[in-house]
Amino acid sequence: MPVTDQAFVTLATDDVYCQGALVLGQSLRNHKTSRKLAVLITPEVSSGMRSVLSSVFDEVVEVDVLDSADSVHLALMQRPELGVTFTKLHCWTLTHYSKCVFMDADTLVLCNVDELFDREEFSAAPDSGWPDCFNSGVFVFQPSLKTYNLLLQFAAEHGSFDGGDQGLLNSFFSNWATADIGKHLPFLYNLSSSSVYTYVPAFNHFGRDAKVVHFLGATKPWNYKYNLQTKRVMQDGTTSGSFHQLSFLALWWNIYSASILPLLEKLQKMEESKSEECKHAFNGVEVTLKKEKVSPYVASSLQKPELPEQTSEVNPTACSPEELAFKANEVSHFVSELSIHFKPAKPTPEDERRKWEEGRMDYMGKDAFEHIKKKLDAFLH
Ligand SMILES: O=c1ccn([C@@H]2O[C@H](COP(=O)(O)OP(=O)(O)O[C@H]3O[C@H](CO)[C@@H](O)[C@H](O)[C@H]3O)[C@@H](O)[C@H]2O)c(=O)[nH]1
Ligand SMILES: [Mn+2]
Repeated sequence: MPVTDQAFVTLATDDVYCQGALVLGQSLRNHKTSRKLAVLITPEVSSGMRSVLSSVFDEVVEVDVLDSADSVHLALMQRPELGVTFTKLHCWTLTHYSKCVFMDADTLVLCNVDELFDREEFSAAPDSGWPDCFNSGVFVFQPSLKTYNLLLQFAAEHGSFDGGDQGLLNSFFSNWATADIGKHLPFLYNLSSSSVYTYVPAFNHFGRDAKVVHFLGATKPWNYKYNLQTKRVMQDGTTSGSFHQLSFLALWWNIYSASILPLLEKLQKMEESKSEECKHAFNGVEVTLKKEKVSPYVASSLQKPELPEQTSEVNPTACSPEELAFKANEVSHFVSELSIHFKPAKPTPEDERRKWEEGRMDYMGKDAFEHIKKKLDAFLH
C-alpha cells in the first residue's frame, strides 16, 4: 500500500547533482518503495532537467539557496560559504509529510529500504571517518518549521565545524552518539564506497548485506566514463578504485544508461544525426555518446539481459539478476562510451526569461549595462 504522508527526499542544486538525484530516485523506484519521492532544487536547475526530474520524482520542490524569510537571514548573509549547507536544511520545511528519509544525491539503494521509516528523528549511520559523528548523507527526520528555524538560528550562531551540513547537524543533534542506540542506523544503510578499503575483512564479511551505497568524497560516479559494451567504468590516470568500488560504480552507470539516458533523450529528441557524437546539452551538463556501429551479431547479444559480473559479487542476495541486469535498449546498438561533461551550456531563452522574472540578472556578464546599451544602440540606429 502506498504511504502518501512519508517521503524519501534528496537535494540537487545544479544540473550536475541532478544526474545523481535521478539515479537515486530510479533505484528507489526499481526496488518498489511505497513512499513518495521528493527532490529539492534551487533556481539554477534548468527547465529541461526539471521536467526529467518530474518523471522520476513525485515532487520537485524549488527552494532558495539562502532563506530570506526571517531575521536569521541577515546573519547568514555574512557567511556565504554556508549557503549550500543550508539548502539541505530546507528538507525540514516539507511539513506535508509526517516523516522523511533524506538521502544525498550521491547515494544509491541496493534493495528496498522502506523499513527506515520505522525509525524516529534523528536517526543516522556513523561516519566512517569519525564514528562518534553521524554521516549526514542518509538520515531519518520529521519535517517541522520549528526545527527548521531552530536549525537556522543555531547555524547563524555557531556555524558549522566542518563548513558543511554534517558538522552543523552533528552539533545540533549532539546527543546522537550516546542517547539512543535505536537512532544509530547500521552502517549498511550508508556504506561509504571508499571505506571498503579501510576494513576489507569487514566488507568481505558484511558487504553482501549492504543496502545503501554512498559515493562520498570529491570524485562522484558521474566523473567516470562508462563502457556500454563491457558494462564497466573506464579508468584513466586520474581515477582509481578497488574491485568493489568499481562494482558499485558500474551499478550506478547501469541504472543511468538503462533508465535515465532514455529520459534525457526523449526530452532532447535526439535527432538522427550521422555525426560521430551526439550531445545532450543542459545547464552545465553535457552527456556525450560516442557512437560506434555494432555488427548485427553483437547487437543481438547486447539485447540479452545478462548479469554484470562486477555487480553480482557485491550483492548476490539483495537484488535479483533481472534487477541488476543492464537492459539493452536501442541506444546500445550504436553507443560504446558514455560520459557526462561539465561545461556551461547556453541557457535556453525560457531559462533566461525565468531568471529575469525572478530578478536574477547576470549583472557582470551578458546583462551588464554596457551590453544592454549596445543592444539598445543597435536597435535605435
Ligand atoms: O554543489 C552541491 C553540493 C552538494 N549538493 C547536495 O548536497 C549533498 C552533499 O554533498 P556531497 O558532495 O554528497 O558531500 P559528501 O562528499 O557526501 O561529503 C560529506 O560532507 C557533506 C557536507 O557536510 C555532507 O553533506 C555529506 O552528507 C557528507 O557525506 C549532495 O549529495 C547533494 O545532494 C548539491 O546539490 N550541490
Ligand atoms: Mn554525499
